[in-house]
Amino acid sequence: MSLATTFLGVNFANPFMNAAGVMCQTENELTSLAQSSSGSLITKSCTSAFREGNPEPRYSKAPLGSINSMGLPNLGFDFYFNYAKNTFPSVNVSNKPIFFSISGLSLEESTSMAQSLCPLATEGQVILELNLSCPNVPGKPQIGYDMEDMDRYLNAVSSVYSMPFGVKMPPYFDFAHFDSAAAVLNKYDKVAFVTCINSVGNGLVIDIDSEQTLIRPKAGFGGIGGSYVLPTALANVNAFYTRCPGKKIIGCGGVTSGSEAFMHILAGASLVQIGTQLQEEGVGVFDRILSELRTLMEKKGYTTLSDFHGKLKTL
Ligand SMILES: C=Cc1c(C(=O)O)[nH]c(=O)[nH]c1=O
Repeated sequence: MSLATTFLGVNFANPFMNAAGVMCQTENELTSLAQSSSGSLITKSCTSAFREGNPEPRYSKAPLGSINSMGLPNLGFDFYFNYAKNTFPSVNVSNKPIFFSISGLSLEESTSMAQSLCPLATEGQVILELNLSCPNVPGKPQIGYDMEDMDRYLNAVSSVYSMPFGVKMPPYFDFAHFDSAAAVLNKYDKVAFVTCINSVGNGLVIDIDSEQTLIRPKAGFGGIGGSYVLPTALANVNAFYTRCPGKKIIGCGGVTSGSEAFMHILAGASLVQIGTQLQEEGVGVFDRILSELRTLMEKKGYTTLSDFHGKLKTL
């Protein structure tokens, strides 16, 4: 039995990693992930400069998951670049790969960061995940919901970034949108993977006792994660798996146990990101879900991920 996999020509001990934004903002958090049982990790989406983010409380656990309106708080591009280049190699005891997430507030900012990151990628030290789906920066719509904007971003980044990279997508809810988003992604051979999904934007969770919202920013509106989003995450994984045959899919959304991880892989995910459950349980979640997935595979007679990857059956 092996959970090892190869992704973009890189070896992974297992398919699990954190979702960008979860437990990956500071050096301590990143090193805790580096030394966890995850197969890889990803940095908090960054902007060129340090960002404070939205006022607290901006994250809350909810009955079936979580809500967040963090507002893209991060330590700035240079911090994560230096961490990936200098610090990470010294703490990366299991030689796991690291992904680097960027989320500029403009096309120019994202393009500039991608250009600056490129040398680290050509040295094989990072894999870029371009975030086109942050739902929580006031006044900034999710780029992934504007197909022409997304095309412009991918064209600009592809023109300065010489390595394969991936895109963090918002959830879509309509076949016409799956088709149009996939058509844009398929224009770019350098887009080697698609991560589905980011949080389901602008949900509202209410506390019935206090009759209040759970978070402060945006009158309580925030990105929804956790079990609430599993069916939508699986649908987006499978929709882009079938529409982008030349690209890999990373699944994200609603993974709380080995069962949901199995579903994501069956739907077409090559790697699986864990967000809300990691936030709530800590890095021990990787040990638990690895064990649960092994048990499930054993019960079904599978010995490798490729035995069931992408093999979802329809009726
Ligand atoms: C990068 C900002 C994001 C944020 C955030 O920093 O508010 N929250 C999410 O659920 N997804 C994001 O992509």
